[in-house]
Amino acid sequence: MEVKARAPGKIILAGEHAVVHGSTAVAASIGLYTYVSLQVSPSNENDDRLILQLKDTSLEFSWPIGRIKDALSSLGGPFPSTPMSCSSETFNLILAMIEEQNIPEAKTSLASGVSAFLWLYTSILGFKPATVVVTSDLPLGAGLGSSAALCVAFSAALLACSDTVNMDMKQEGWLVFGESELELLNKWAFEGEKIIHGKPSGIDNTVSTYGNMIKFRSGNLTRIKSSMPLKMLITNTKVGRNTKALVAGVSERTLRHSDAMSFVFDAVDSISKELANVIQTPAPDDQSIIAKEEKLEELMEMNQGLLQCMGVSHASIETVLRTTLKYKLVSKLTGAGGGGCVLTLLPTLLSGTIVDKVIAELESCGFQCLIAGIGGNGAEICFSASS
Ligand SMILES: Nc1ncnc2c1ncn2[C@@H]1O[C@H](COP(=O)(O)OP(=O)(O)O)[C@@H](O)[C@H]1O
Ligand SMILES: C[C@@](O)(CCOP(=O)(O)O)CC(=O)O
Ligand SMILES: [Mg+2]
Repeated sequence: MEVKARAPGKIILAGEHAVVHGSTAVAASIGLYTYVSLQVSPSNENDDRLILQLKDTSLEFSWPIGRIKDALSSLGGPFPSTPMSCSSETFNLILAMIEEQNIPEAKTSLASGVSAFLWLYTSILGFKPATVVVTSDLPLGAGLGSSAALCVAFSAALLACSDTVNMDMKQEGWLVFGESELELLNKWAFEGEKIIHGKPSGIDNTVSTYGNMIKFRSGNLTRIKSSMPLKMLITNTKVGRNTKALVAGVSERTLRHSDAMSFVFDAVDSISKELANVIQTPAPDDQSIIAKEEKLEELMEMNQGLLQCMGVSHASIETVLRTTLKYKLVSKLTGAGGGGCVLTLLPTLLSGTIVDKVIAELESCGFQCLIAGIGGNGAEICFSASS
């Protein structure tokens, strides 16, 4: 039996970074997914292995189950129904198992995702031999939440195979978990994100788990229903960056200028709340949609200014802002910044010709543009007889 899981990426419409410090943020899932396929192997005592294939980066890891047991069996896993944090001692044991696999120098940033995998796997499924394959539609490390989608998809596939979650394996097509299972899955995914991000707010794994659009503050989500069509152009500057380092940078700035930064975070909190209200307020006619779009643009512009204040913008992001402004379009970075992706609001009445022109100009700078559906499904799983 093979179980497949998929989990979407996300955009943050307002509030990234500040949300780590307790402010409100607003995020939506996008129609780009990370897929995990998990096939538990029949036991063959001499050669039981856990194999992880990361297709997007052409990497394969293979550990003898005995090696993993030597390192981690004293923790007493599996404990699928009690999400736990990976201690620093355990993290070091996991890192040693990854280092033995000789990741090429250029791909060492992937070690954090592999660590999250080993922690989630052994905690949820224990020491069963299996093959796990990962593929993704998402660019990695670009602000669209690939780390969270990965952790959510891992947790969904693992929980579906564990004894804790009862799913009807005969049902066909993509299946959604029940509310209590979603909560458990989200908690496990958060533990994985902690390994990758250091200090995540939890917004990325939460929106990837539940899908649609959410308002998020201090671990609590409120589901939001948009009353207007929302179309965003996503521009990937292709400048690589690392969320963990950017989040740590904002925390250091906060230590140096705690009073000033607390005003910045308060301002972001107000912007996110107002943005959520604007999105939800009914818009009975075209005029009111236009008025709402103008408010969203102003709020995005203000949020971008505050992200600059936090030190997470980048020359490539500023180029996108300047380029889109030539067409009277407003943009802000999304995710951790420092490069990565930028959102541009595409008003409903904007002509297709202008969209084509702005995309052509952005792509001539070496950026990559995409328009993804906003607010689709969250985590889903699918069972199939293995070939
Ligand atoms: N499909 C994938 N295959 C391998 N690793 C992945 C994948 N998706 C995410 N990762 C892990 O997540 C990291 C990127 O996370 P992060 O810096 O938070 O950026 P973002 O979440 O915005 O994409 C990668 O370096 C890698 O460790
Ligand atoms: C910067 C932050 O707000 C979002 C990070 O998103 P991403 O990993 O860049 O997709 C961090 C967080 O909320 O955990
Ligand atoms: Mg991330």
